[in-house]
Amino acid sequence: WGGGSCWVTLRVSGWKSPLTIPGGTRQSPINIQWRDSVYDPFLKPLKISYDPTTCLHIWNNGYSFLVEFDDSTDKSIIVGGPLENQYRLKQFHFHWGAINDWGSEHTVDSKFYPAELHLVHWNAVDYPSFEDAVMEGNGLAVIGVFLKLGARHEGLQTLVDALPAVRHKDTVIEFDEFDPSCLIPSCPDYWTYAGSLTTPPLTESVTWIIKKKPIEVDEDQLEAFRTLLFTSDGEEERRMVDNFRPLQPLMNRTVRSSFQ
Ligand SMILES: NS(=O)(=O)c1c(F)c(F)c(-n2cc(CC3CCCCC3)nn2)c(F)c1F
Ligand SMILES: [Zn+2]
Repeated sequence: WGGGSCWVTLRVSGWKSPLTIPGGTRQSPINIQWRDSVYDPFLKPLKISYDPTTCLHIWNNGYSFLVEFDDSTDKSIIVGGPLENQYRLKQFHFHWGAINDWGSEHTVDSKFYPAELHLVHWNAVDYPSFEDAVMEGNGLAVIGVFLKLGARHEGLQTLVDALPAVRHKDTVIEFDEFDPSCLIPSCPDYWTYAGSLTTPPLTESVTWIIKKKPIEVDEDQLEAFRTLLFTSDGEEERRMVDNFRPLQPLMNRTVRSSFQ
């Protein structure tokens, strides 16, 4: 990442060792200061079309739990918004806190939400594989959705019911016919900015699309996330909580909004 002198140190619980990103100029997550975001009238509506039959399995990778999709065709894609072309859905996962006061990765006007959903897509038009796209500036597009405490979310409950089966790191169960668009607010408003993965390899390859409106989930559903473990079966148990990266400097970036 260039010879920049700026070093960004990763200091979070959950990761095994401190990581610094030499020369990082577009790291994620960031605080979104609503009044500093710039309305861009040329931003298009984001078009989301997922095919539930591409859903494969849920697994606990020791950082989060993720639902992975068959990304060998263009069956589940997003297009429009700030994107130059279509991007294929690869997986979605969440970040959450030990308590409801924090847990999201991005903040809005320095406010944390109790959790944040990330739907990870990759640019299969320009790159042959996800692993290649992860290394390219326009390789990934991640939709971020905030979760707030409120009414029970019926679509999320299908996921919550499966969590006991993936309690330990490296456990996986088959999961099919799930359409993650039920987890995305119908309000079209979003912010967008150029950033990075918030987990290793932290590459600066993500066009972030952060939905303005949160979805509501109830306390039992958030508590279900907190029953997961960072640790494998047989190891001393460590609850999977606070699996979010700390805020990174905005540097020379502008956050654009699709709304006034
Ligand atoms: N929080 S985030 O920024 O939305 C986010 C992402 F965008 C990701 F792409 C991943 N990701 C990591 C890998 C391992 C690959 C292993 C082979 C080399 C490329 C990474 N698969 N997906 C991820 F874990 C994550 F948390
Ligand atoms: Zn994430």
